[in-house]
Amino acid sequence: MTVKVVIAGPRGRMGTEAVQMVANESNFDLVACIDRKIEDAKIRNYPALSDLKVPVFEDPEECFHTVEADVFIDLTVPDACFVHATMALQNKIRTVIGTSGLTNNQIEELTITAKNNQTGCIIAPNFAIGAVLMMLFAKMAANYFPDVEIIEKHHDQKLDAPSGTAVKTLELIKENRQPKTQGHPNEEETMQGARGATDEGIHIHSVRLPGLVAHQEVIFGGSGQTLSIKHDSIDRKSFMSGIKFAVEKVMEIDDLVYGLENILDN
Ligand SMILES: NC(=O)c1ccc[n+]([C@@H]2O[C@H](COP(=O)([O-])OP(=O)(O)OC[C@H]3O[C@@H](n4cnc5c(N)ncnc54)[C@H](O)[C@@H]3O)[C@@H](O)[C@H]2O)c1
Ligand SMILES: O=C(O)C1=N[C@H](C(=O)O)CCC1
Repeated sequence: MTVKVVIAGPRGRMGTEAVQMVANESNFDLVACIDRKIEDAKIRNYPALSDLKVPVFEDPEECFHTVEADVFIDLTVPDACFVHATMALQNKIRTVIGTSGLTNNQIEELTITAKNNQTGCIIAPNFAIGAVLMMLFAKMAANYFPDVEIIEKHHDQKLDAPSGTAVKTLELIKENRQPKTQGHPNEEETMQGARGATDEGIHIHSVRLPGLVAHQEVIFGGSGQTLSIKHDSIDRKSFMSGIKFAVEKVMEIDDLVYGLENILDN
């Protein structure tokens, strides 16, 4: 069976790679793209899109009504993604979300929309298999080490902080970690933000620099020892096998799954 795919954000760093990935897969067929306002002629000036033979829609509703599609992939920005994904699910088009920065409320609403429409949806904070394993190893380590800090590092064009990966890692760690106030009880920041963001006493630090792609280190501390679990994406190609996997998996489910770790084979 050929899976008919729509991609939102085809000119972006991730969208460009995703368009290529879909073009290279014999069982995937790109049938349309969604992009914010831009003339068709201009969009085709983008090298990765010059060979695109598919329509590019500004209006997601028009796209989902006009085009026959099986799977919608969103690689844009959170608010646009929420609108796109809601419309896709309401039109019973299975949805794969790579966009980070959705709020918990938005995720909950999408969960309800997916359920009401019995249409599969996968939200993956990180499509790189190594990053998913890093998160799972961190969850495992949290059984033994309640003291932990997360350092995530991304390119300086990233809009959201902390990263979706860091938020998901925090959630997984909290599932196993015994609540604990970390650090010295009298600890004081003499410069605001020095200790990063905090949730249940766990600190998250976000680094943004040119030259970086996507990196995270989870550091656990115990008596006389530390444990570092680290993952580096040095190329956006690292995300493509995960997107392919999610497109195939979303065809088999009829509700929302948040996190690739929930659908990986053990
Ligand atoms: N899940 C993962 O593994 C993973 C990996 C990398 C990036 N991301 C996330 O994917 C998203 C995109 O990242 P990127 O680096 O490609 O960003 P980018 O800025 O390069 O691309 C975003 C694209 O979205 C488009 N866009 C913005 N507003 C839009 C709208 N209203 N309608 C349609 N299109 C719109 C922009 O034109 C742009 O082309 C981010 O949220 C990022 O955090 C996720
Ligand atoms: O480049 C980005 O932006 C990335 N965002 C994701 C996140 O927020 O966790 C994952 C990797 C790349």
